[in-house]
Amino acid sequence: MTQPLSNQGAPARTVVVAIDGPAASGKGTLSQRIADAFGFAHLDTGVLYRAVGVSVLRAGGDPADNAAAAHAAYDLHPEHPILREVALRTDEAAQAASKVAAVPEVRAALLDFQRRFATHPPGGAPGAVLDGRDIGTVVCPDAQAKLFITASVEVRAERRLKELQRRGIPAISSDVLEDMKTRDARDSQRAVAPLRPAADAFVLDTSALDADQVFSMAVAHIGSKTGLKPTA
Ligand SMILES: Nc1ncnc2c1ncn2[C@@H]1O[C@H](COP(=O)(O)OP(=O)(O)O)[C@@H](O)[C@H]1O
Ligand SMILES: Nc1ccn([C@@H]2O[C@H](COP(=O)(O)OP(=O)(O)O)[C@@H](O)[C@H]2O)c(=O)n1
Repeated sequence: MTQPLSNQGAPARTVVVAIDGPAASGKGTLSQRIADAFGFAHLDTGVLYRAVGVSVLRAGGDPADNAAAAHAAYDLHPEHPILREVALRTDEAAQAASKVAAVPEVRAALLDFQRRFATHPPGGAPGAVLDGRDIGTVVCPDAQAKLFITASVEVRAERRLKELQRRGIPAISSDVLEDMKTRDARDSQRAVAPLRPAADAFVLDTSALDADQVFSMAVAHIGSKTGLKPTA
């Protein structure tokens, strides 16, 4: 992935919040709220892997093919229109993402952009929130605050089903549950940057918590690690 020029000149030391967890655990929802509350920039790193997966499919390739996946990852850049497509939200895109994400060259190609976003957040923001699978363990191991957001697979599948229905994307409940289980297994068992909490992460099971409760607990944790309070 080529580098953007737009976020150069930001302060050398920014606050980084790493939010990891399995599919549909609520990472994105929480990350955006944290970013808004603290005035930080937010990067949903899953979108990068989804874009690579969909690019390979559109080129008629197999997302598990290392060469095809690596080629698509090197071609991706931050202004690429595919990053804003609703097609990235489908189960097909999620499965393709999880396959390309197991290819070491793909992870390497996307690493510099993610790290640069953390150290030089766009718009000169004083901090960055990155969400994904390996932010606290690989991308930003020095992040000041790390959260690992999880929930039972049934709760997560139900949340994702409702989300897809809201977006007008056709989905079948049993397929969504199967997708979660397959991706959980693939993401946790891959050799490179597997899904797991960092040793110093705050692990939060949100199965019985609503988004407001999760947000409050996350704000308290970030405050305890950084001394910061929400500004909005
Ligand atoms: N604590 C929560 N309780 C209920 N629904 C939630 C909660 N957090 C997020 N959601 C909903 O679940 C769905 C998946 O959340 P999202 O933030 O996209 O997860 P992720 O980024 O981990 O895939 C969204 O529709 C979101 O509104
Ligand atoms: N930092 C990241 C982010 C996503 N991914 C991969 O990309 C896929 C899609 O990620 P996502 O965050 O968009 O998925 P959801 O949690 O939204 O379902 C995951 O299943 C992972 O295989 C990754 O390997 N590392």
